[in-house]
Amino acid sequence: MSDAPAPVPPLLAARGLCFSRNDAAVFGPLDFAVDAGEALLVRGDNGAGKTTLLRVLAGLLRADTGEVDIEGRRTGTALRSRAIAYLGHLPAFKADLSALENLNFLCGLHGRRQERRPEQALATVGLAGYEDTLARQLSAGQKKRLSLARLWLSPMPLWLLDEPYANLDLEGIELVNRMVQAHLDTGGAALVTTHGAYAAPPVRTRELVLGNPQ
Ligand SMILES: Nc1ncnc2c1ncn2[C@@H]1O[C@H](COP(=O)(O)OP(=O)(O)OP(=O)(O)O)[C@@H](O)[C@H]1O
Repeated sequence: MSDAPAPVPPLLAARGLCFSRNDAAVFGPLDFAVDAGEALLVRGDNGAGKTTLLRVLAGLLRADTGEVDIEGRRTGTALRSRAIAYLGHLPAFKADLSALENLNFLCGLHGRRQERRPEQALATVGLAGYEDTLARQLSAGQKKRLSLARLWLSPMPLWLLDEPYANLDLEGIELVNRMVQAHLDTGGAALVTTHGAYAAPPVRTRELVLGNPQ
């Protein structure tokens, strides 16, 4: 009998993943894996399928075929939506709740890292002083920062970030990069979509390029 430790499975592994709309392929078949401590940069032109892929992985859309394992376990869409932190294009906040109320509400729904508190999260993303500001009164960049505060609080090891740099100023772009780096350093993983036009994450251990399926 061997004493070798069992190999650690990737945090996320996808095999043969295909998605189509109205019988037209959007992407696939795709095979890729992301280990703890790695970022996967998902690149592609407008309409290439980056958002669709992240929504499939987050369990918001159902793939036509293929399998997704998280930490070596096969996961269906319902389980995935509870194992992944997803930062989408549009902020998912309640317009008439304050920034702090929104974070408290979302932490109540999805949990949070025990050692991190919503007030701290707002300060981390540069929103100290905006605790009582209604979400609808925040600018687009401030809303993105509030989404980042939610991400910073999330206990999930796997982050799916759809165009995380959109609407952010240079300091905000650096904030995203610092957050991703810190997340990877503590054993997390991240998939990040970008057109590649103006920003890329600090660590780019793997890259997946989507294009027009043949
Ligand atoms: N709700 C929808 N209904 C029908 N088709 C859609 C829908 N959402 C996206 N599509 C189509 O699916 C394809 C992939 O779109 P997707 O949003 O995933 O691309 P993307 O790579 O994220 O693009 P972008 O860089 O512009 O954000 C596109 O051809 C788009 O027109």
